[in-house]
Amino acid sequence: MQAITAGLVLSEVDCQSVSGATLTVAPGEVVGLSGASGAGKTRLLRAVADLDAHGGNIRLDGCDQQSAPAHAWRRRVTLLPAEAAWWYPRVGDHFPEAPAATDLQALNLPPDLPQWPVTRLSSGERQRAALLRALAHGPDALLLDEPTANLDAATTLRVEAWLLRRIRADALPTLWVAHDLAQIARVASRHLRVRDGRLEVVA
Ligand SMILES: Nc1ncnc2c1ncn2[C@@H]1O[C@H](COP(=O)(O)OP(=O)(O)OP(=O)(O)O)[C@@H](O)[C@H]1O
Repeated sequence: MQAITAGLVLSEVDCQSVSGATLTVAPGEVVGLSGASGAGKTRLLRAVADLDAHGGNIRLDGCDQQSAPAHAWRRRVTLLPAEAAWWYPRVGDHFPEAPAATDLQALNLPPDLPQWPVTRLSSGERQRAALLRALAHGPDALLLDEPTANLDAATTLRVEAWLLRRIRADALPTLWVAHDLAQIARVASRHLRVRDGRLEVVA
């Protein structure tokens, strides 16, 4: 059998809360990940991003995580945590170049957002700005931890549409954690659940 070389491939990954996680996410595919609070979803994403110690094998487009320097892997495999950190005072200083007006508009963010101090951002604005920032750095795979948790229903749908366009255009294999199962049904081609320390197929 020919080895799969494209996409994000997890083989028997063991981390703090999950054992034997095996999964392939194709380029441009979204796999939804659900599970009870504390089940281990974030821990699994952190292992895939090489932020936590773990066992097993993780590859991206044939490149083995263990053979890549951690900082290089994390630049390619971007984890968007539920609460992203901001380290410069101004929003725009976190972007390699000014965000496109069309992206700001698609995310219902103001055109002068780059000039805003980070402290001015509401939690929902902060979450959308973090998404924009994550994509601005040109990742090769995305790990999204409840990316719309702070958003109202209408904005959630806007963000989902924008994210799906970007994921497909850039062929990003994506793991998308959500508690909202209706969201997983909307955005993901497959749905997996973390339960009792294992990854199980829901749909
Ligand atoms: N640094 C840590 N040291 C020890 N245990 C931890 C650490 N961080 C998280 N845990 C524990 O690991 C388990 C899984 O946590 P995780 O954050 O992955 O859950 P989750 O499924 O993402 O939950 P939620 O839906 O509430 O965000 C929890 O019981 C949590 O308390």
